[in-house]
Amino acid sequence: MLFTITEMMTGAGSAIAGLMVAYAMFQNYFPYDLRKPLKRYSHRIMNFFYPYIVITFPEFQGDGFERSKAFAAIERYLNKNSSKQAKHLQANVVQDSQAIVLSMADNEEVTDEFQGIKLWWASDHVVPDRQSISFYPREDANRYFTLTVHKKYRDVITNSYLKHVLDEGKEITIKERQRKLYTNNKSDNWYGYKRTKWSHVIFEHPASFDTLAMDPNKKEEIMKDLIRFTEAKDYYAKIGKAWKRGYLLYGPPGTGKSTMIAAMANLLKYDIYDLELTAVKDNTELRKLLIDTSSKSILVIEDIDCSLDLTGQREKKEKTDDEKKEEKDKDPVKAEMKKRDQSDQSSQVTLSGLLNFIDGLWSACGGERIIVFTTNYVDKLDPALIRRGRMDKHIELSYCSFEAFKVLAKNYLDIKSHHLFGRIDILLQETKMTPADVAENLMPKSTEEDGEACLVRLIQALEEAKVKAEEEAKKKAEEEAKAKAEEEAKAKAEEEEKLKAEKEKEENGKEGVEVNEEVKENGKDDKHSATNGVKENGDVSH
Ligand SMILES: Nc1ncnc2c1ncn2[C@@H]1O[C@H](COP(=O)(O)OP(=O)(O)OP(=O)(O)O)[C@@H](O)[C@H]1O
Ligand SMILES: [Mg+2]
Repeated sequence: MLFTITEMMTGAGSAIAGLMVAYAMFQNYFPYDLRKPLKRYSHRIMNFFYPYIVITFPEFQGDGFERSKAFAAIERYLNKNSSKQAKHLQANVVQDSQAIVLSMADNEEVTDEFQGIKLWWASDHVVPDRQSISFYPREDANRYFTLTVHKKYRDVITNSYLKHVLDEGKEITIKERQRKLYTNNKSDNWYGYKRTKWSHVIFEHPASFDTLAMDPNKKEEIMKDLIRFTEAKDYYAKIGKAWKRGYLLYGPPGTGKSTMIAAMANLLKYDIYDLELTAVKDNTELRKLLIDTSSKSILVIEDIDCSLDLTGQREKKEKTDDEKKEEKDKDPVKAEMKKRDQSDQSSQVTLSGLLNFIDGLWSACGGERIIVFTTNYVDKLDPALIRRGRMDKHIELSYCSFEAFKVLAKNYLDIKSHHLFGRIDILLQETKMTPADVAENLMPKSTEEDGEACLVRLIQALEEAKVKAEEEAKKKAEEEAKAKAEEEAKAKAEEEEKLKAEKEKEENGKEGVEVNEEVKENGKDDKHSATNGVKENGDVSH
Protein backbone atom coordinates (compact mmCIF):
# COMPACT_ATOMS: atom_id res chain seq x y z
CA MET A 1 0.00 0.00 0.00
CA LEU A 2 2.74 2.38 1.11
CA PHE A 3 4.57 1.50 -2.05
CA THR A 4 1.57 2.38 -4.26
CA ILE A 5 1.11 5.82 -2.66
CA THR A 6 4.80 6.62 -3.03
CA GLU A 7 4.62 5.48 -6.62
CA MET A 8 1.56 7.67 -7.27
CA MET A 9 3.23 10.66 -5.68
CA THR A 10 6.27 10.21 -7.85
CA GLY A 11 4.01 9.87 -10.91
CA ALA A 12 2.05 13.03 -10.07
CA GLY A 13 5.27 14.91 -9.32
CA SER A 14 6.77 14.07 -12.67
CA ALA A 15 3.48 14.91 -14.44
CA ILE A 16 3.39 18.36 -12.81
CA ALA A 17 7.04 18.90 -13.65
CA GLY A 18 6.27 17.92 -17.25
CA LEU A 19 3.37 20.34 -17.43
CA MET A 20 5.49 23.17 -16.02
CA VAL A 21 8.17 22.53 -18.58
CA ALA A 22 5.56 22.49 -21.35
CA TYR A 23 4.04 25.79 -20.05
CA ALA A 24 7.50 27.41 -19.88
CA MET A 25 8.20 26.31 -23.48
CA PHE A 26 4.78 27.64 -24.53
CA GLN A 27 5.59 30.99 -22.90
CA ASN A 28 9.07 31.20 -24.42
CA TYR A 29 8.76 29.71 -27.88
CA PHE A 30 5.13 29.86 -28.96
CA PRO A 31 4.66 32.91 -31.17
CA TYR A 32 3.00 35.74 -29.23
CA ASP A 33 0.49 36.53 -31.98
CA LEU A 34 -0.85 33.00 -31.92
CA ARG A 35 -1.28 32.81 -28.17
CA LYS A 36 -4.43 34.93 -28.00
CA PRO A 37 -6.57 33.04 -30.54
CA LEU A 38 -5.43 29.78 -28.99
CA LYS A 39 -6.62 30.93 -25.59
CA ARG A 40 -9.94 32.03 -27.07
CA TYR A 41 -10.50 28.69 -28.74
CA SER A 42 -9.59 26.77 -25.61
CA HIS A 43 -12.20 28.86 -23.73
CA ARG A 44 -14.79 28.03 -26.36
CA ILE A 45 -14.03 24.34 -26.14
CA MET A 46 -14.24 24.55 -22.36
CA ASN A 47 -17.60 26.37 -22.56
CA PHE A 48 -18.93 23.73 -24.90
CA PHE A 49 -18.30 21.00 -22.38
CA TYR A 50 -18.87 23.08 -19.21
CA PRO A 51 -22.65 23.20 -18.67
CA TYR A 52 -22.75 26.05 -16.13
CA ILE A 53 -22.80 29.82 -16.21
CA VAL A 54 -20.92 31.81 -13.60
CA ILE A 55 -21.91 35.35 -12.60
CA THR A 56 -19.54 37.48 -10.55
CA PHE A 57 -20.59 40.24 -8.14
CA PRO A 58 -17.60 42.32 -7.02
CA GLU A 59 -17.68 44.33 -3.80
CA PHE A 60 -16.33 47.45 -5.51
CA GLN A 61 -17.08 48.12 -9.12
CA GLY A 62 -14.80 50.03 -11.49
CA ASP A 63 -13.34 53.04 -9.78
CA GLY A 64 -16.38 53.44 -7.60
CA PHE A 65 -15.46 54.12 -4.03
CA GLU A 66 -18.81 53.03 -2.79
CA ARG A 67 -19.49 49.47 -1.85
CA SER A 68 -21.72 47.87 -4.45
CA LYS A 69 -25.34 47.83 -3.33
CA ALA A 70 -25.90 44.50 -5.06
CA PHE A 71 -22.98 42.97 -3.16
CA ALA A 72 -24.37 44.22 0.16
CA ALA A 73 -27.85 42.91 -0.66
CA ILE A 74 -26.49 39.50 -1.70
CA GLU A 75 -24.42 39.36 1.49
CA ARG A 76 -27.56 39.87 3.57
CA TYR A 77 -29.56 37.44 1.49
CA LEU A 78 -26.94 34.74 1.79
CA ASN A 79 -26.62 35.40 5.48
CA LYS A 80 -29.46 33.05 6.36
CA ASN A 81 -28.10 30.20 4.23
CA SER A 82 -24.46 30.72 4.99
CA SER A 83 -24.88 30.73 8.76
CA LYS A 84 -26.47 27.29 8.42
CA GLN A 85 -24.31 25.74 5.74
CA ALA A 86 -20.86 27.30 5.72
CA LYS A 87 -18.35 26.15 8.27
CA HIS A 88 -16.10 29.14 8.09
CA LEU A 89 -17.91 32.41 8.66
CA GLN A 90 -16.76 35.96 8.70
CA ALA A 91 -18.33 38.45 11.15
CA ASN A 92 -18.86 41.99 9.87
CA VAL A 93 -20.23 44.94 11.76
CA VAL A 94 -21.96 46.75 8.97
CA GLN A 95 -22.49 50.48 9.31
CA ASP A 96 -26.03 51.41 10.41
CA SER A 97 -26.89 47.84 11.32
CA GLN A 98 -28.12 46.66 14.68
CA ALA A 99 -26.75 43.13 14.28
CA ILE A 100 -23.45 41.57 13.40
CA VAL A 101 -23.71 40.18 9.89
CA LEU A 102 -22.25 36.73 9.45
CA SER A 103 -21.19 36.02 5.91
CA MET A 104 -19.31 33.08 4.51
CA ALA A 105 -15.56 33.35 4.48
CA ASP A 106 -13.51 33.09 1.32
CA ASN A 107 -13.64 29.84 -0.61
CA GLU A 108 -16.76 28.70 1.18
CA GLU A 109 -19.73 27.62 -0.87
CA VAL A 110 -23.45 27.58 -0.06
CA THR A 111 -26.37 26.28 -2.06
CA ASP A 112 -29.73 27.89 -2.68
CA GLU A 113 -32.89 26.73 -4.37
CA PHE A 114 -35.28 28.76 -6.49
CA GLN A 115 -38.33 27.32 -8.26
CA GLY A 116 -36.75 23.89 -8.00
CA ILE A 117 -33.45 25.07 -9.52
CA LYS A 118 -30.28 24.45 -7.57
CA LEU A 119 -27.70 27.24 -7.42
CA TRP A 120 -24.27 27.59 -5.88
CA TRP A 121 -22.93 30.73 -4.31
CA ALA A 122 -19.26 31.09 -3.47
CA SER A 123 -17.17 33.83 -2.03
CA ASP A 124 -13.58 34.72 -2.88
CA HIS A 125 -11.26 37.67 -3.18
CA VAL A 126 -8.64 39.14 -5.46
CA VAL A 127 -5.63 41.04 -4.24
CA PRO A 128 -5.34 44.24 -6.25
CA ASP A 129 -2.13 45.31 -7.84
CA ARG A 130 0.06 46.67 -5.05
CA GLN A 131 1.53 49.39 -7.22
CA SER A 132 -1.84 51.01 -7.82
CA ILE A 133 -2.41 54.16 -5.87
CA SER A 134 -5.75 54.56 -4.21
CA PHE A 135 -6.90 57.34 -1.93
CA TYR A 136 -9.75 55.20 -0.79
CA PRO A 137 -9.09 53.23 2.38
CA ARG A 138 -10.63 50.08 1.05
CA GLU A 139 -9.51 46.70 2.27
CA ASP A 140 -6.48 45.19 0.62
CA ALA A 141 -8.43 42.36 -0.94
CA ASN A 142 -11.50 42.95 -3.09
CA ARG A 143 -14.08 40.38 -2.30
CA TYR A 144 -16.60 39.04 -4.75
CA PHE A 145 -19.41 36.53 -4.89
CA THR A 146 -19.89 34.07 -7.72
CA LEU A 147 -23.15 32.47 -8.64
CA THR A 148 -23.00 29.20 -10.54
CA VAL A 149 -26.05 27.72 -12.19
CA HIS A 150 -26.85 25.43 -15.08
CA LYS A 151 -26.91 27.11 -18.48
CA LYS A 152 -30.46 26.08 -19.27
CA TYR A 153 -31.80 28.24 -16.43
CA ARG A 154 -30.14 31.40 -17.65
CA ASP A 155 -33.43 33.21 -18.31
CA VAL A 156 -35.05 32.36 -15.01
CA ILE A 157 -31.95 33.40 -13.16
CA THR A 158 -31.38 36.69 -14.91
CA ASN A 159 -35.06 37.63 -15.05
CA SER A 160 -36.45 36.54 -11.71
CA TYR A 161 -33.92 35.03 -9.34
CA LEU A 162 -31.52 37.95 -9.21
CA LYS A 163 -34.38 40.38 -8.63
CA HIS A 164 -35.67 38.13 -5.86
CA VAL A 165 -32.22 38.05 -4.21
CA LEU A 166 -31.74 41.81 -4.41
CA ASP A 167 -35.25 42.61 -3.17
CA GLU A 168 -35.04 40.23 -0.29
CA GLY A 169 -31.54 41.37 0.61
CA LYS A 170 -32.67 44.99 0.60
CA GLU A 171 -35.67 44.11 2.76
CA ILE A 172 -33.41 42.41 5.31
CA THR A 173 -31.04 45.41 5.25
CA ILE A 174 -33.92 47.78 5.96
CA LYS A 175 -35.28 45.59 8.75
CA GLU A 176 -31.93 45.22 10.44
CA ARG A 177 -30.77 48.79 10.00
CA GLN A 178 -30.51 51.07 12.96
CA ARG A 179 -33.46 53.37 12.75
CA LYS A 180 -33.05 57.09 13.15
CA LEU A 181 -34.90 59.98 14.66
CA TYR A 182 -34.37 63.12 12.61
CA THR A 183 -35.07 66.74 13.37
CA ASN A 184 -34.75 69.68 10.99
CA ASN A 185 -31.89 72.17 11.30
CA LYS A 186 -32.35 75.88 10.86
CA SER A 187 -31.62 76.84 7.27
CA ASP A 188 -28.57 78.89 8.36
CA ASN A 189 -26.90 75.54 9.00
CA TRP A 190 -27.87 73.82 5.76
CA TYR A 191 -24.87 74.51 3.63
CA GLY A 192 -21.13 74.10 3.99
CA TYR A 193 -18.96 71.17 4.89
CA LYS A 194 -20.92 68.21 6.17
CA ARG A 195 -23.95 70.36 6.95
CA THR A 196 -27.33 68.76 6.46
CA LYS A 197 -30.96 69.76 6.59
CA TRP A 198 -31.76 67.08 9.13
CA SER A 199 -29.76 66.01 12.18
CA HIS A 200 -30.33 62.59 13.61
CA VAL A 201 -29.84 60.34 16.59
CA ILE A 202 -30.36 56.59 16.78
CA PHE A 203 -34.03 55.91 17.43
CA GLU A 204 -34.33 53.60 20.40
CA HIS A 205 -37.75 54.29 21.88
CA PRO A 206 -39.03 51.10 23.50
CA ALA A 207 -42.76 51.81 23.03
CA SER A 208 -44.79 49.19 21.22
CA PHE A 209 -48.44 48.53 20.60
CA ASP A 210 -48.26 45.87 23.34
CA THR A 211 -47.31 48.47 25.91
CA LEU A 212 -49.75 51.09 24.62
CA ALA A 213 -52.75 51.43 26.90
CA MET A 214 -55.93 51.78 24.90
CA ASP A 215 -59.02 49.86 23.91
CA PRO A 216 -57.79 46.55 22.38
CA ASN A 217 -60.25 46.70 19.47
CA LYS A 218 -59.17 50.20 18.54
CA LYS A 219 -55.54 49.19 18.85
CA GLU A 220 -56.08 46.18 16.61
CA GLU A 221 -57.79 48.36 14.03
CA ILE A 222 -54.91 50.85 13.95
CA MET A 223 -52.30 48.11 13.64
CA LYS A 224 -54.20 46.47 10.79
CA ASP A 225 -54.55 49.82 9.06
CA LEU A 226 -50.81 50.44 9.29
CA ILE A 227 -49.84 47.01 8.06
CA ARG A 228 -52.31 47.18 5.20
CA PHE A 229 -50.73 50.47 4.19
CA THR A 230 -47.22 49.01 4.03
CA GLU A 231 -48.40 46.15 1.86
CA ALA A 232 -50.48 48.28 -0.48
CA LYS A 233 -47.83 49.57 -2.90
CA ASP A 234 -49.55 48.08 -5.94
CA TYR A 235 -52.98 49.15 -4.75
CA TYR A 236 -51.92 52.79 -4.41
CA ALA A 237 -50.36 52.61 -7.88
CA LYS A 238 -53.59 51.14 -9.23
CA ILE A 239 -55.81 53.85 -7.81
CA GLY A 240 -53.35 56.55 -8.83
CA LYS A 241 -52.56 57.88 -5.38
CA ALA A 242 -49.21 58.71 -3.84
CA TRP A 243 -48.18 55.95 -1.44
CA LYS A 244 -48.67 57.88 1.76
CA ARG A 245 -51.17 58.01 4.59
CA GLY A 246 -51.99 60.73 7.09
CA TYR A 247 -52.92 60.19 10.71
CA LEU A 248 -54.26 62.82 13.07
CA LEU A 249 -53.77 61.96 16.74
CA TYR A 250 -55.73 64.17 19.07
CA GLY A 251 -56.54 64.21 22.74
CA PRO A 252 -55.58 65.82 26.04
CA PRO A 253 -51.92 65.96 27.16
CA GLY A 254 -50.54 62.69 28.51
CA THR A 255 -52.87 60.36 26.66
CA GLY A 256 -50.15 58.68 24.59
CA LYS A 257 -49.98 60.55 21.29
CA SER A 258 -46.19 60.68 21.15
CA THR A 259 -45.98 57.16 22.54
CA MET A 260 -48.20 55.94 19.73
CA ILE A 261 -45.91 57.49 17.09
CA ALA A 262 -42.97 55.61 18.59
CA ALA A 263 -45.03 52.41 18.62
CA MET A 264 -45.95 52.96 14.95
CA ALA A 265 -42.30 53.42 13.99
CA ASN A 266 -41.32 50.29 15.88
CA LEU A 267 -44.11 48.25 14.34
CA LEU A 268 -43.29 49.25 10.77
CA LYS A 269 -39.54 49.61 11.29
CA TYR A 270 -39.64 53.16 9.92
CA ASP A 271 -37.45 56.18 10.62
CA ILE A 272 -39.02 59.25 12.19
CA TYR A 273 -38.68 62.80 10.88
CA ASP A 274 -39.82 65.14 13.64
CA LEU A 275 -40.50 68.43 11.86
CA GLU A 276 -40.24 71.59 13.94
CA LEU A 277 -42.33 74.00 11.91
CA THR A 278 -41.26 77.10 13.80
CA ALA A 279 -37.69 76.59 12.56
CA VAL A 280 -38.80 76.58 8.92
CA LYS A 281 -38.61 80.02 7.34
CA ASP A 282 -40.92 79.65 4.37
CA ASN A 283 -42.73 77.26 2.05
CA THR A 284 -39.68 76.75 -0.17
CA GLU A 285 -37.67 75.56 2.79
CA LEU A 286 -40.50 73.27 3.77
CA ARG A 287 -40.42 71.69 0.31
CA LYS A 288 -36.64 71.28 0.43
CA LEU A 289 -36.93 69.51 3.74
CA LEU A 290 -39.52 67.15 2.35
CA ILE A 291 -37.37 66.24 -0.64
CA ASP A 292 -34.55 65.43 1.72
CA THR A 293 -36.44 62.72 3.59
CA SER A 294 -36.20 59.04 2.78
CA SER A 295 -39.01 56.59 2.21
CA LYS A 296 -40.16 54.17 4.91
CA SER A 297 -40.46 57.01 7.32
CA ILE A 298 -42.95 58.76 9.54
CA LEU A 299 -43.08 62.52 9.24
CA VAL A 300 -44.32 64.02 12.48
CA ILE A 301 -45.59 67.50 13.22
CA GLU A 302 -46.38 67.64 16.92
CA ASP A 303 -48.82 70.13 18.41
CA ILE A 304 -49.84 71.44 15.02
CA ASP A 305 -52.21 73.96 16.62
CA CYS A 306 -49.26 75.62 18.36
CA SER A 307 -46.81 75.46 15.45
CA LEU A 308 -48.84 77.48 13.05
CA ASP A 309 -51.80 79.79 13.22
CA LEU A 310 -53.97 77.65 11.06
CA THR A 311 -56.65 80.14 10.32
CA GLY A 312 -54.20 81.35 7.72
CA GLN A 313 -53.23 84.44 9.66
CA ARG A 314 -49.68 83.85 10.63
CA GLU A 315 -49.14 86.90 12.79
CA LYS A 316 -50.24 86.73 16.37
CA LYS A 317 -52.53 89.54 17.53
CA GLU A 318 -50.29 92.54 17.83
CA LYS A 319 -50.12 94.24 21.19
CA THR A 320 -50.93 97.90 21.32
CA ASP A 321 -48.10 100.38 21.87
CA ASP A 322 -49.34 101.09 25.38
CA GLU A 323 -49.31 97.41 26.28
CA LYS A 324 -45.82 97.02 24.86
CA LYS A 325 -44.57 100.00 26.82
CA GLU A 326 -46.09 98.68 30.01
CA GLU A 327 -44.42 95.31 29.47
CA LYS A 328 -41.08 96.98 28.79
CA ASP A 329 -41.29 99.08 31.91
CA LYS A 330 -42.03 96.01 34.01
CA ASP A 331 -39.19 93.83 32.78
CA PRO A 332 -37.01 95.41 30.09
CA VAL A 333 -34.65 92.41 29.70
CA LYS A 334 -37.46 89.96 29.18
CA ALA A 335 -39.18 92.28 26.72
CA GLU A 336 -35.99 92.62 24.67
CA MET A 337 -35.45 88.87 24.62
CA LYS A 338 -39.00 88.30 23.51
CA LYS A 339 -38.58 90.83 20.72
CA ARG A 340 -35.45 89.11 19.44
CA ASP A 341 -37.08 85.73 19.76
CA GLN A 342 -39.99 86.88 17.69
CA SER A 343 -37.82 88.30 14.96
CA ASP A 344 -35.80 85.06 14.89
CA GLN A 345 -38.83 82.92 14.63
CA SER A 346 -40.57 84.88 11.97
CA SER A 347 -41.67 81.88 9.96
CA GLN A 348 -43.61 82.51 6.80
CA VAL A 349 -44.92 79.01 6.34
CA THR A 350 -48.53 79.33 5.34
CA LEU A 351 -51.45 77.01 5.59
CA SER A 352 -51.50 76.52 1.84
CA GLY A 353 -47.77 75.77 1.90
CA LEU A 354 -48.37 73.10 4.48
CA LEU A 355 -51.28 71.67 2.53
CA ASN A 356 -49.14 71.43 -0.60
CA PHE A 357 -46.43 69.84 1.45
CA ILE A 358 -48.67 67.03 2.63
CA ASP A 359 -50.96 66.63 -0.33
CA GLY A 360 -49.53 68.38 -3.37
CA LEU A 361 -47.36 67.20 -6.21
CA TRP A 362 -44.26 67.16 -4.05
CA SER A 363 -45.71 64.90 -1.41
CA ALA A 364 -45.36 61.87 -3.68
CA CYS A 365 -41.58 61.92 -3.78
CA GLY A 366 -39.95 59.22 -1.74
CA GLY A 367 -43.05 57.06 -1.44
CA GLU A 368 -44.10 54.83 1.46
CA ARG A 369 -44.47 57.62 3.94
CA ILE A 370 -46.74 58.20 6.88
CA ILE A 371 -47.56 61.72 8.04
CA VAL A 372 -48.71 62.21 11.62
CA PHE A 373 -50.08 65.38 13.16
CA THR A 374 -50.78 65.63 16.86
CA THR A 375 -52.89 68.19 18.63
CA ASN A 376 -54.57 68.81 21.94
CA TYR A 377 -57.34 70.86 20.33
CA VAL A 378 -58.80 69.28 17.24
CA ASP A 379 -61.52 71.94 16.97
CA LYS A 380 -58.92 74.65 16.51
CA LEU A 381 -57.60 73.16 13.28
CA ASP A 382 -58.61 74.33 9.85
CA PRO A 383 -60.98 71.77 8.27
CA ALA A 384 -58.92 71.94 5.06
CA LEU A 385 -55.94 70.57 6.91
CA ILE A 386 -57.62 67.58 8.42
CA ARG A 387 -59.94 66.51 5.65
CA ARG A 388 -59.65 62.89 4.48
CA GLY A 389 -56.98 62.52 1.86
CA ARG A 390 -54.74 64.74 3.94
CA MET A 391 -55.35 63.24 7.34
CA ASP A 392 -56.92 59.94 6.34
CA LYS A 393 -57.42 58.52 9.80
CA HIS A 394 -58.38 60.49 12.87
CA ILE A 395 -57.49 58.75 16.13
CA GLU A 396 -58.72 60.06 19.44
CA LEU A 397 -56.58 59.28 22.45
CA SER A 398 -58.58 59.93 25.51
CA TYR A 399 -58.62 59.52 29.28
CA CYS A 400 -57.79 56.12 30.72
CA SER A 401 -60.52 53.53 30.35
CA PHE A 402 -60.66 50.30 32.34
CA GLU A 403 -59.40 48.34 29.32
CA ALA A 404 -56.44 50.70 29.01
CA PHE A 405 -55.80 50.39 32.76
CA LYS A 406 -55.62 46.59 32.45
CA VAL A 407 -52.83 46.92 29.85
CA LEU A 408 -50.91 49.24 32.18
CA ALA A 409 -51.43 46.95 35.21
CA LYS A 410 -50.08 44.02 33.19
CA ASN A 411 -47.09 45.97 31.92
CA TYR A 412 -46.17 47.81 35.09
CA LEU A 413 -47.08 45.24 37.77
CA ASP A 414 -47.55 41.94 35.95
CA ILE A 415 -51.07 41.78 37.39
CA LYS A 416 -53.86 40.50 35.15
CA SER A 417 -56.67 40.44 37.71
CA HIS A 418 -57.07 41.58 41.30
CA HIS A 419 -59.92 42.12 43.74
CA LEU A 420 -59.26 45.90 43.61
CA PHE A 421 -59.91 46.01 39.86
CA GLY A 422 -63.69 46.35 40.41
CA ARG A 423 -63.28 49.51 42.49
CA ILE A 424 -60.83 50.94 39.95
CA ASP A 425 -63.28 50.21 37.11
CA ILE A 426 -66.03 52.24 38.86
CA LEU A 427 -63.65 55.08 39.74
CA LEU A 428 -62.34 55.30 36.18
CA GLN A 429 -65.89 55.68 34.92
CA GLU A 430 -66.60 58.40 37.47
CA THR A 431 -63.46 60.44 37.02
CA LYS A 432 -61.07 61.41 34.24
CA MET A 433 -57.41 60.48 34.57
CA THR A 434 -54.87 60.36 31.77
CA PRO A 435 -52.96 57.12 31.11
CA ALA A 436 -49.79 59.07 31.99
CA ASP A 437 -51.11 59.72 35.52
CA VAL A 438 -52.41 56.18 35.94
CA ALA A 439 -49.02 54.83 34.82
CA GLU A 440 -47.20 57.09 37.25
CA ASN A 441 -49.31 55.79 40.15
CA LEU A 442 -48.78 52.19 39.11
CA MET A 443 -45.01 52.46 39.04
CA PRO A 444 -43.46 50.99 42.24
CA LYS A 445 -41.60 53.73 44.09
CA SER A 446 -39.34 51.40 46.07
CA THR A 447 -38.26 47.78 45.97
CA GLU A 448 -40.48 46.95 48.96
CA GLU A 449 -43.64 48.20 47.31
CA ASP A 450 -45.72 45.37 45.85
CA GLY A 451 -48.46 45.43 43.23
CA GLU A 452 -51.30 45.80 45.71
CA ALA A 453 -49.69 48.86 47.30
CA CYS A 454 -49.50 50.46 43.87
CA LEU A 455 -53.16 49.67 43.16
CA VAL A 456 -54.14 51.17 46.51
CA ARG A 457 -52.17 54.29 45.65
CA LEU A 458 -53.97 54.51 42.34
CA ILE A 459 -57.36 54.17 44.08
CA GLN A 460 -56.39 56.98 46.46
CA ALA A 461 -55.29 59.16 43.58
CA LEU A 462 -58.52 58.42 41.70
CA GLU A 463 -60.62 59.23 44.76
CA GLU A 464 -58.71 62.47 45.28
CA ALA A 465 -59.14 63.33 41.63
CA LYS A 466 -62.85 62.57 41.94
CA VAL A 467 -63.27 64.82 44.98
CA LYS A 468 -61.24 67.52 43.28
CA ALA A 469 -63.29 67.22 40.12
CA GLU A 470 -66.52 67.37 42.13
CA GLU A 471 -65.30 70.43 44.01
CA GLU A 472 -64.25 72.06 40.78
CA ALA A 473 -67.58 71.22 39.17
CA LYS A 474 -69.37 72.65 42.22
CA LYS A 475 -67.22 75.76 42.13
CA LYS A 476 -67.79 76.11 38.43
CA ALA A 477 -71.54 75.65 38.87
CA GLU A 478 -71.54 78.27 41.64
CA GLU A 479 -69.51 80.64 39.52
CA GLU A 480 -71.81 80.06 36.62
CA ALA A 481 -74.86 80.60 38.83
CA LYS A 482 -73.26 83.75 40.22
CA ALA A 483 -72.40 84.98 36.76
CA LYS A 484 -75.92 84.18 35.61
CA ALA A 485 -77.46 85.98 38.60
CA GLU A 486 -75.20 88.97 37.96
CA GLU A 487 -76.15 88.97 34.33
CA GLU A 488 -79.82 88.74 35.21
CA ALA A 489 -79.48 91.56 37.74
CA LYS A 490 -77.62 93.61 35.17
CA ALA A 491 -80.26 92.92 32.57
CA LYS A 492 -82.98 93.79 35.07
CA ALA A 493 -81.21 97.00 36.02
CA GLU A 494 -80.80 97.88 32.37
CA GLU A 495 -84.45 97.13 31.76
CA GLU A 496 -85.46 99.32 34.68
CA GLU A 497 -83.16 102.03 33.47
CA LYS A 498 -84.68 101.77 30.04
CA LEU A 499 -88.22 101.91 31.41
CA LYS A 500 -87.32 104.86 33.55
CA ALA A 501 -85.79 106.60 30.62
CA GLU A 502 -88.83 105.91 28.49
CA LYS A 503 -91.11 107.12 31.25
CA GLU A 504 -89.11 110.29 31.61
CA LYS A 505 -89.16 110.74 27.89
CA GLU A 506 -92.88 110.27 27.87
CA GLU A 507 -93.38 112.76 30.64
CA ASN A 508 -91.03 115.19 28.97
CA GLY A 509 -92.93 114.61 25.80
CA LYS A 510 -96.21 115.48 27.48
CA GLU A 511 -94.76 118.61 28.98
CA GLY A 512 -93.24 119.38 25.64
CA VAL A 513 -96.62 119.05 23.98
CA GLU A 514 -98.23 121.31 26.56
CA VAL A 515 -95.42 123.79 26.18
CA ASN A 516 -95.73 123.52 22.44
CA GLU A 517 -99.37 124.08 22.56
CA GLU A 518 -98.77 127.04 24.77
CA VAL A 519 -96.12 128.16 22.33
CA LYS A 520 -98.54 127.57 19.48
CA GLU A 521 -101.14 129.61 21.23
CA ASN A 522 -98.59 132.32 21.84
CA GLY A 523 -97.40 131.89 18.26
CA LYS A 524 -100.90 132.48 17.01
CA ASP A 525 -101.04 135.67 18.96
CA ASP A 526 -97.62 136.58 17.74
CA LYS A 527 -98.65 135.78 14.18
CA HIS A 528 -101.62 137.90 14.63
CA SER A 529 -99.55 140.69 15.90
CA ALA A 530 -96.90 140.00 13.23
CA THR A 531 -99.48 140.15 10.45
CA ASN A 532 -100.76 143.11 12.03
CA GLY A 533 -97.23 144.33 12.18
CA VAL A 534 -96.76 143.66 8.48
CA LYS A 535 -99.96 145.21 7.78
CA GLU A 536 -98.96 147.94 9.95
CA ASN A 537 -95.59 147.92 8.30
CA GLY A 538 -97.21 147.76 4.94
CA ASP A 539 -99.28 150.50 5.96
CA VAL A 540 -96.16 152.15 7.04
CA SER A 541 -94.45 151.45 3.72
CA HIS A 542 -97.44 152.64 1.94
N1 LIG B 1 -51.89 55.23 26.22
C1 LIG B 1 -50.75 55.09 26.89
N2 LIG B 1 -50.18 53.89 27.04
C2 LIG B 1 -49.03 53.74 27.70
N3 LIG B 1 -48.38 54.73 28.27
C3 LIG B 1 -48.89 55.96 28.17
C4 LIG B 1 -50.11 56.20 27.46
N4 LIG B 1 -50.38 57.51 27.51
C5 LIG B 1 -49.39 58.06 28.21
N5 LIG B 1 -48.49 57.15 28.60
C6 LIG B 1 -47.29 57.42 29.39
O1 LIG B 1 -47.31 58.80 29.71
C7 LIG B 1 -46.18 59.49 29.21
C8 LIG B 1 -46.63 60.68 28.40
O2 LIG B 1 -47.29 60.25 27.23
P1 LIG B 1 -47.13 60.96 25.82
O3 LIG B 1 -45.91 61.78 25.78
O4 LIG B 1 -47.28 59.94 24.76
O5 LIG B 1 -48.40 61.89 25.85
P2 LIG B 1 -48.90 62.90 24.74
O6 LIG B 1 -50.32 62.54 24.44
O7 LIG B 1 -47.96 62.94 23.61
O8 LIG B 1 -48.91 64.26 25.52
P3 LIG B 1 -48.73 65.76 24.94
O9 LIG B 1 -50.02 66.14 24.28
O10 LIG B 1 -48.45 66.56 26.15
O11 LIG B 1 -47.58 65.72 23.99
C9 LIG B 1 -45.38 58.52 28.38
O12 LIG B 1 -44.09 58.48 28.87
C10 LIG B 1 -46.05 57.18 28.57
O13 LIG B 1 -45.21 56.33 29.28
MG1 LIG C 1 -46.64 64.43 22.86
